[in-house]
Amino acid sequence: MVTRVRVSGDRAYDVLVGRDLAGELPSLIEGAAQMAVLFAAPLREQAARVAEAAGVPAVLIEVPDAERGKTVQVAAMCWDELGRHNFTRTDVVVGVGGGAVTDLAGYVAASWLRGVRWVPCSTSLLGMVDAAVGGKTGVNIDAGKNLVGAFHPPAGVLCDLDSLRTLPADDLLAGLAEVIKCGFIADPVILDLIEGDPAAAVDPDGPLLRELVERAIRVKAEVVSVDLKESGLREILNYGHTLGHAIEKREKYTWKHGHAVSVGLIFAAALSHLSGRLDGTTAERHRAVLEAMGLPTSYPAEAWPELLSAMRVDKKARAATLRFVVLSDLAKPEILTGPDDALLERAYAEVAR
Ligand SMILES: NC(=O)c1ccc[n+]([C@@H]2O[C@H](COP(=O)([O-])OP(=O)(O)OC[C@H]3O[C@@H](n4cnc5c(N)ncnc54)[C@H](O)[C@@H]3O)[C@@H](O)[C@H]2O)c1
Ligand SMILES: O=C(O)C(=O)C[C@@H](O)[C@H](O)[C@H](O)COP(=O)(O)O
Ligand SMILES: [Zn+2]
Repeated sequence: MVTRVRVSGDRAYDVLVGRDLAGELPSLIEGAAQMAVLFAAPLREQAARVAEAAGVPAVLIEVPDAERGKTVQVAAMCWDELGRHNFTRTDVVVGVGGGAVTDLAGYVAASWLRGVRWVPCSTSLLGMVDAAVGGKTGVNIDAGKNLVGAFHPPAGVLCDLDSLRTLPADDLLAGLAEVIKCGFIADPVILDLIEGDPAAAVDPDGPLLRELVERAIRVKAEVVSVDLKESGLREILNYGHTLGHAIEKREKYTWKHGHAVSVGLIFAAALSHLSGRLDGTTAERHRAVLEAMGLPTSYPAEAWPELLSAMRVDKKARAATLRFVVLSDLAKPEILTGPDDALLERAYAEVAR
């Protein structure tokens, strides 16, 4: 059974969730004379299968794995390959992999000839529920996470649940952090389901993980359908990310994104509570559910000055004013603008303990 979640807007597309989805690719690349398939080593076989299923010649481009591939230098290498093969505006870029590869592939597609079609074939949990949906593409630079990129919606998204069987357990958990984020900002049933059966939530063959994937995709699809370019509502998807991205930068992008977001969620919950918005029980629920799943919830105390300075290049900041997504209740996100440093430090104490 294939589930289709519609992302509407100027350039509408479907997110397909199911098993053995390679056969869906030809209809998404109709009219292309060739396609480029970007992938990292762990997905070499899957990339070859996708290339075979497409029905047009494929240029396979292997990129460094994980965040090491999400750089301007790697994007430039991909542009050179597209140039060498005379890629025109009807040709297509496909990313086979987790969020790092699909963010890169989307950015290569957004920038090549000022924008060609692209299709993420998402193979990680985080990619399926988040990175592949919504058209945010980009790369990291030394100054910060995802600071260079473009909004460039895909032609369609393939989420083949069979991929999750080979995904390392730690990466599955990292993806669950974004699913839990969706539970807090929009769909609390997600939290009830995970708390009710934590083991089933990470079983790639069971029905619960599929339900969680579909629920999280629906949360994201509803948001990006009305606010592709993050001029308002879309900011809620950044819950936990202001500190999370600062941690990733401090760790030189060696931490998994979902792990950094997990710590960031604790900070955002503390900020929500200490600023007088969120009740203590709901704030504590963040720690309980993340710890029950084995996700990280703490970070060294001495890192605070560096993290505070890294947060100043967050995309939600306006001039010198920091802005954070906080909650006033379950599924009630709002923006906290310009909290003073003392409040931020008290919230960080909840992470640093
Ligand atoms: N564009 C967006 O809206 C958006 C949203 C959320 C996250 N992101 C980005 O996504 C990235 C994180 O994505 P991620 O968690 O998928 O990490 P990742 O892409 O680094 O993948 C994690 C690891 O799992 C491997 N892997 C992926 N699928 C596999 C499979 N089926 N079998 C075996 N190994 C597999 C990868 O090769 C990698 O080693 C970050 O760069 C983050 O900033 C983007
Ligand atoms: O899609 C969004 O919008 C999000 O904020 C989802 C996040 O989970 C994701 O990590 C995103 O890449 C962060 O975007 P950024 O603009 O803060 O870099
Ligand atoms: Zn994220």
